[in-house]
This record gives sequence, C-alpha cells and structure tokens, in this order.
Amino acid sequence: MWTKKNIPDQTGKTVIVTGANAGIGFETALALYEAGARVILACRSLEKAEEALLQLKNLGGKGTLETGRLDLSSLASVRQFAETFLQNHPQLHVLINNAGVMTPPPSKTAEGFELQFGVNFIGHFALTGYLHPLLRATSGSRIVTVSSGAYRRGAIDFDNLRSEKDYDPTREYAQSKLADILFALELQRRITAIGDPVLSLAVQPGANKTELSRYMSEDAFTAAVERVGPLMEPWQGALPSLYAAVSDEVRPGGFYEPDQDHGYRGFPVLSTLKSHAQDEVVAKKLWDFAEEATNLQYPASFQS
Ligand SMILES: NC(=O)c1ccc[n+]([C@@H]2O[C@H](COP(=O)([O-])OP(=O)(O)OC[C@H]3O[C@@H](n4cnc5c(N)ncnc54)[C@H](O)[C@@H]3O)[C@@H](O)[C@H]2O)c1
Repeated sequence: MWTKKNIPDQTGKTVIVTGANAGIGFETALALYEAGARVILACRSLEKAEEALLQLKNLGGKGTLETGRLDLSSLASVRQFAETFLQNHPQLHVLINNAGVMTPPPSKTAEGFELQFGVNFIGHFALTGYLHPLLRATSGSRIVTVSSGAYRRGAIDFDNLRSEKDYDPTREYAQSKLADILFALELQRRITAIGDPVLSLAVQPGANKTELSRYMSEDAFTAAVERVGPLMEPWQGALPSLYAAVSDEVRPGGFYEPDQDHGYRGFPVLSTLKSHAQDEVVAKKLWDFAEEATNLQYPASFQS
C-alpha cells in the first residue's frame, strides 16, 4: 500500500501547492515539507497562508516553506503571483493545482466567470500557462491537477461557459471538475507533441472531511455521506496528489484516484476515466475557450 512514507527525499525540489492553507492542500504541503521540498503555500489569503506556515513549522519538516498570495478568482492576481514566483525561483519541479470551491451561492470571478468554473478551472489554466516556461526548463517537472469524482456527472455546456443559463451549483461544480481533467489530458497531449518531458497528471481524492462542503445544507451533506460512505481524513485525500507528484511509476496524462476496489478509499491507483473525460474534441474546444478567456497560449511552440 502506497502511503506518504513512500515519498522519496524531496530535497532540492520546489513545489507550489494552491489552496495549501486547508484540507487536502495543507496535508499535501505537509508531506512534501516533511520530505525536504521547498513548498510554496499559494493561498487566497496571505494571513491564512502565514498561519498555515506556522502550523506546518510546528508539525516539523526538513524542507523550507514560503507563502504567496494567489486568488484564483482574479486573473490579475494569478499573473501577479506567477510573476513574483518567476522572479524569485530558478526552478519549479511540481505545480499542484489543488485549490477549489464547491457549490457556493451565485458568485462571479473578476472576469465574470461563474466562481467554480473560474477558480477550479480558468484560474488554474492561467497559472499553469504563466509557469509553463519554468516547468519546461526544470528537469523532471510535473503538473498535478486535482479534480473530483463529480467529473463523472459533469458535462461541458459550451452554451453556458459565461453563465448564460440559470445557476445550478452542483452542475457547475461537476462541469468545473470535468474541465480540470480535460485540461490535464489535453495539456499532456500538447506537451508530448512538442517533445517535452514535462508530465501532466489528474487526480481525484475521494470523499474527505474538509471545509469544501461549507456551502452544502445539512440534508444534502447527510445524503452525500450516505451515498459515498464514511468520509476519509484529509491526509488520505492528499495521497493521490502526492503519488502523482513524486512517484516514478506515473504514466503521462494518467488519472489517479483512491482504489475503487477498496470503495475509493486508501491508496492511489492509475484509473480509467469515463469516456466523456477522454473526449479530445471537447478538450480541444475547451482549451481554445480558455486560451481566449485568459489571453494565454501555451505550450509556446505548440502548433494546433
Ligand atoms: N474534500 C473532498 O471530499 C473532495 C472530493 C473531491 C475533490 N476535492 C477537491 O480537492 C481540492 C481541495 O479541496 P479540500 O477538500 O481540501 O477543500 P477545502 O475547502 O478544505 O480547501 C480548498 C482550498 O482552496 C482554496 N481556495 C478556494 N477558493 C480560492 C481562490 N479563489 N483562490 C485561491 N484559493 C482558493 C481555499 O482557500 C482552501 O485553501 C479541491 O480542488 C476539491 O475540489 C475534494
């Protein structure tokens, strides 16, 4: 069984974890810090990032910790974070696109996207794009994008990417998490096409006790727990991200999730995605949309 004890020494590696101040992101950052990495806690609130840094230091690790302000609901903030990072770091070994929001009241990003689509997908698309040149220049680098089992119920509604229709929070969450997977796989195809060794992987953490459910009603939360069974601890939810971030066994464009044979609990395994998440036509169309929305085109030498 793969656990965080299997993480090889990460001394000399630089890792960014988005949404590292809470839940799965915090546990992901902790494990990599323990293993010796330089971990950048990229958080919406700098104050919360500093609090998390102190908590992590108290827990102990042989790596180093830094904080950065990153609000994924604003492309200006994403750009500012990336520019500051690029000025101060010669390498980036792992980018973990972990931050997320689920079923909030109707709200929009600075650019007018529905919050879940904007934060979970568009913000991470932009962040990855800004950091991509440094990832390319760093040997053995990888990008890990955290999706959700909710992708299975998701569909990309190209007539509603700018919230043209009524807001349905659950549908929007599932769409954003499907978008994360389509993005990770399309990115790998584009990276491979230009002959780069960078890896792009997608993961889903299973059902974990975190603050992600803060906007769910008690009834909806109870029904969800009845459906999926007892929730796992956040450290368990971090295992697929950690496996994808450090394992030598990962497959380019692979999707990792807690083992289905064990009820989506415990150790991470390579898993087969449902066919709609492997749809290359939809992925390309979504990529085109994201490029236009963010004004970013990458990989730089890729010709579609
Ligand atoms: N907890 C689960 O059961 C579960 C299941 C499937 C997928 N996930 C995914 O795991 C990831 C981590 O979620 P979690 O369960 O730890 O939830 P969480 O609510 O505990 O943590 C989410 C993190 O994302 C950050 N975040 C939210 N909006 C942001 C923004 N605009 N800019 C920057 N950061 C922002 C939060 O501040 C927090 O640090 C998410 O992508 C989520 O969709 C979680």
